[in-house]
Amino acid sequence: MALYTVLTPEEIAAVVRRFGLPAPDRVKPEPKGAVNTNYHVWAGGERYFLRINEGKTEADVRFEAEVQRYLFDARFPVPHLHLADDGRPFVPFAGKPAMLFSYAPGEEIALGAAGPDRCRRVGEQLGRLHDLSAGFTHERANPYAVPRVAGWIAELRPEGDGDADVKAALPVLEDELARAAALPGAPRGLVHGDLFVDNVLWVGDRVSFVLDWEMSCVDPFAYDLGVAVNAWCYVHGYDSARARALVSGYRSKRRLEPETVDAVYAWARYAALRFTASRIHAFHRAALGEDRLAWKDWRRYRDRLLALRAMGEGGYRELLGL
Ligand SMILES: Nc1ncnc2c1ncn2[C@@H]1O[C@H](COP(=O)(O)OP(=O)(O)O)[C@@H](O)[C@H]1O
Ligand SMILES: N[C@@H](CCOP(=O)(O)O)C(=O)O
Repeated sequence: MALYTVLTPEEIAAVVRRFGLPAPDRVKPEPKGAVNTNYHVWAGGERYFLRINEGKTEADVRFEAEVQRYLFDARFPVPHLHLADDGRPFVPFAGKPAMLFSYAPGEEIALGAAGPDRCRRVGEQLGRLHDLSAGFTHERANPYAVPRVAGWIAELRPEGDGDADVKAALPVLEDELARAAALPGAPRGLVHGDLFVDNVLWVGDRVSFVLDWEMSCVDPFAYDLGVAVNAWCYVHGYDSARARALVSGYRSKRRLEPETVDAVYAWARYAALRFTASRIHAFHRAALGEDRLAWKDWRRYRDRLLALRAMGEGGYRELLGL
């Protein structure tokens, strides 16, 4: 589990008091997630989700709060973000911004259960998000753009940080990094940036919530599409029925511009590189032991990268039916 900051019950009570809540009846750490420290909190007859943001600036948190507010007002399925007693969307705790969300009911599904029908629903949400982006006025560059990924890869040279699998993958990572220096420009707007299976909750076959907007930023829509196809449409290999359903769901909510179609293969490769590198980084560099940080297998993203390289742009367009 990711539990970077351990809070006592008294500390949690002090934080939630600033959000106008009484002392919690119950608190439970959330074992999933790799980036932040998260707690489920029951207080005043309601359930909440408390996130202690790790490694974030106030600007990062304020941007995410604007995204949450804009989408909530647009009735996009995001959990409600609560404001503190001073009107800020966070309360500082030990120098880290703590945010309080309403609990989002719904069930996470396994990747294996995310067949074409679910992928279509995910594509609909992504298309709707990108459509709504036209009215969103805040700016944030992608914090996971090429320079950050380049820094992570540099840490692995020349020996893969002592990991033989990483060492063997380094030439491919370096090659992809060099390609990423020339990513194509394409229509941009608000993107989620992390539309993985564990960030979507379901009630029956309907999406109940889209979670975890901390990686949201303004970047090409092609990047978000690439992230989503990588996440939802690869099981033992890429699955064309899933990918086509996702694209068709997207198109039912928003026109897919030709410039995005032209750019999506390159951005999907970048997305696969970025998550391969961030997973290696998280595992190799985290100060936490395995008991407090879930192992997300970076090799599953290396495999996507290799598959994308092997299929080429023509194969990717065929996969997506574009
Ligand atoms: N508002 C919420 N209500 C209920 N569960 C949530 C909420 N936000 C996140 N979660 C749960 O917590 C898990 C970890 O959250 P996540 O945001 O992915 O962690 P991290 O901040 O480390 O990336 C999610 O997979 C989801 O199951
Ligand atoms: N979704 C990414 C990285 C972040 O994971 P999260 O569970 O903390 O949102 C991955 O799976 O690598």
